[in-house]
Amino acid sequence: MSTQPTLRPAVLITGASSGIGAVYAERFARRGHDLVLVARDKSRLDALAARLSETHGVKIDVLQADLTQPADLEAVEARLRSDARIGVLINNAGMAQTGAFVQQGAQAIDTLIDLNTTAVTRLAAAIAPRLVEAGAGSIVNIGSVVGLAPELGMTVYGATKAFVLFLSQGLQLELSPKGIYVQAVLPAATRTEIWERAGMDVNSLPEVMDVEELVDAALIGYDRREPVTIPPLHVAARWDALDGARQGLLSDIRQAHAAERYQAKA
Ligand SMILES: NC(=O)C1=CN([C@@H]2O[C@H](COP(=O)(O)OP(=O)(O)OC[C@H]3O[C@@H](n4cnc5c(N)ncnc54)[C@H](OP(=O)(O)O)[C@@H]3O)[C@@H](O)[C@H]2O)C=CC1
Ligand SMILES: CC(=O)[C@H](N)C(=O)O
Repeated sequence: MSTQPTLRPAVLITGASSGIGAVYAERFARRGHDLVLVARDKSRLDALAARLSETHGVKIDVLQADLTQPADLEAVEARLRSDARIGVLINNAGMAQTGAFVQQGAQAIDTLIDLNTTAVTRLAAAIAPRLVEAGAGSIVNIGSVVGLAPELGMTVYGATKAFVLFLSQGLQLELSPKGIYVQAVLPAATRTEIWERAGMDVNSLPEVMDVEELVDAALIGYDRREPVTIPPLHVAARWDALDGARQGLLSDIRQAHAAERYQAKA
């Protein structure tokens, strides 16, 4: 790829070989953006790249990477730092978990956290300084409604997605004054391979969104420059109330003395 900036920035999408990432790839290609597609399965990425470049006439590079492997993660970071054409990062690659907390082994926990939080943070950190210097660009992080709801019973997965929301909100506060748009997208159950990969039957779920509908809704939020987009949430005021309550805490949580209920009785 050349290093000349273009009107339509190139888009780097992680987890582009299937599901939500593959639909993002198709939608951005349709909008005329060149792409860099990242995932482990090179043959699927190559096939998608060939189809999209043929259909939409855009230039597509494939970067095979296992984002839980340090050398591969560093290669994607290097690309984000050096390729001035990339102005949009879709931080989408992720995996789910099965089983109760007490059944999860150390390796499974490490892999989940490495992919769902460390890679997301490292890739955002790799591109952000260049975007800040350019005064433009976007970072989209795919979270989950599970990150709002420990009741949904996926404790470590949900914790990684709560991290993604917090990271996105923090980046939005830090980077939006410098011209960078940061979006957190929180899907609920969406029909993709993630369920089968995690050993779960998607057909056993009561409400499942179609993946095209999910991405198209997320892109409406993107075009509106929403900081948080929750496609399955019909009553938008519920999110406003939750976030408003959180902001209401801000004036109260920084105090020099413990609250009266924690003062030792004389
Ligand atoms: N589907 C759903 O119900 C929901 C999904 N999400 C989130 O959406 C995102 C996308 O998931 P979805 O499309 O559903 O699932 P898919 O399983 O279809 O896609 C996951 C993508 O991530 C890639 N990936 C997985 N592991 C790695 C790895 N170690 N290194 C690099 N790439 C990897 C996969 O490609 P490859 O195997 O080729 O590496 C694939 O392209 C995830 O972050 C997920 O948590 C959030 C809420 C609900
Ligand atoms: C993909 C999942 O496993 C999860 N339930 C989610 O909705 O994020």
